[in-house]
Order: sequence, then structure tokens, then C-alpha cells
Amino acid sequence: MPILYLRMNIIFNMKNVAIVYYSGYGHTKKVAEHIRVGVNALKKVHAVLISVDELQDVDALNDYEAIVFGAPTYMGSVPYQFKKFMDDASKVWLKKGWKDKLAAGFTNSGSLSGDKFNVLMQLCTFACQHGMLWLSLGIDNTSGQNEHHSGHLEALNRMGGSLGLMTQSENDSPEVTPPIGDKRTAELFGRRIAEYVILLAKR
Ligand SMILES: Cc1cc2nc3c(=O)[nH]c(=O)nc-3n(C[C@H](O)[C@H](O)[C@H](O)COP(=O)(O)O)c2cc1C
Repeated sequence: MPILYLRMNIIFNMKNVAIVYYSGYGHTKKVAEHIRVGVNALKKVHAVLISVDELQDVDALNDYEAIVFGAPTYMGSVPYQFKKFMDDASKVWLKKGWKDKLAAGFTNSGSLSGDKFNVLMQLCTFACQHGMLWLSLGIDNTSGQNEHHSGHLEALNRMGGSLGLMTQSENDSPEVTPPIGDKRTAELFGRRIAEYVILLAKR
């Protein structure tokens, strides 16, 4: 988001959420877009997507109330492009610049499991090193909230994660995969993030 627009939002008491992501082939970006839809469903909160490829200075994130971290799972880990962002952010860590900001995370991969949990652990640990407040997924895949069994392409939280959002893509275009259940879960997750941004702002 241009810095002027961000400042305008601050003046009008809008809360700002940065969704910082890396995506090699567009699937993780697609998930990020659906999280943004969910965040922006609440009038007082505004989310922007920021690719780590385009982020020139990690200090640009200092004015956001919440930062959502997203990366595909490559070799059971965050890709090196995202790890570079994490390492670059050590200069913010030194000043504890993101302390007590809300944080959340998501990952997308090709296999149903594919070691996605490890990536969420990396993102959560990174956020906690910064002293951020980590928000869980909070969408139960067994409750009445869900019309479908886990694994069903339309199921909410199809992978049954809890630490953050897990989505899965076939080897096809991001226009057709991940499936609808994952995208709906991403939107609900975004809405949950926005609700907690508002709640924390009332402290
Ligand atoms: C180098 C590389 C390593 C990968 N490693 C894994 C893996 O460990 N587990 C898995 O389930 N999928 C793995 N995949 C598949 C990707 O996670 C999957 O294609 C994902 O949709 C890519 O997201 P993106 O389009 O945002 O880059 C790997 C893909 C690549 C290119």
C-alpha cells in the first residue's frame, strides 16, 4: 500500500493488516487473496498483499496493526525467499518493533500433509521471537460449522490444522486449485483476524 494511503487509513481510524507472502507459482498468492477478502469484509479493517519479492524494507511493515505471514511448503520448509525476509526482519527484532502486534500464518502445498505443520511452526516461532500475538486458525473441521467431512473438497479446514491455515493445491493452475473449501476457510480466517484486530485496538 502506498505510504500516503496507509497514513490516510490511520487518520480515519482504519486498522491495517499486511499479508506478507511468497508464492513461486501463484497458489499461495491465491490463498492470500482470499484471506484479504475475509479481512476486508469488516468495514473498519483494511488488508493489503505484500510479496516478499517486492518488499524493499521490512520497516515498511511497522505501521500495520497485524501481519499475516504466508509461504508455500517447499521441502518441508519455508522457501529461501521467505527465509530471507525472516532474516532481514532481525533488524526489527533488535528494536522489538513488532512486539504485541497480532500475527497469523498460512501455508499451501501439494500433498495433503506434505509437512505443512513444520512451516506453520516456523512462522509461529518467527512471530513469537518478535513478541507478536499469534492467532490460531479457530475453525473446527468437526463441528456444526462444517457441512462436510474433513478431506472433502468443500470442507472447511480440510486439512484439520489449528496452528494456522493449511491449504492444498493440485499440480494445476491457481485459477482451479486450491479448492473452494480451502478458499472459504481462508476467508473465514481473514475475518477472524480482522475481528481480533478490532478487539486488540480496544485495549
Ligand atoms: C522446490 C519445491 C519443493 C516442494 N516441496 C513440497 C513439500 O515438501 N511438500 C508438499 O506437500 N509439496 C511440496 N511442493 C509442492 C508445492 O508446495 C505446491 O506446488 C504449492 O502449491 C506451491 O505453491 P506456490 O504456487 O505458491 O509456489 C514443492 C514444490 C517445489 C517447487
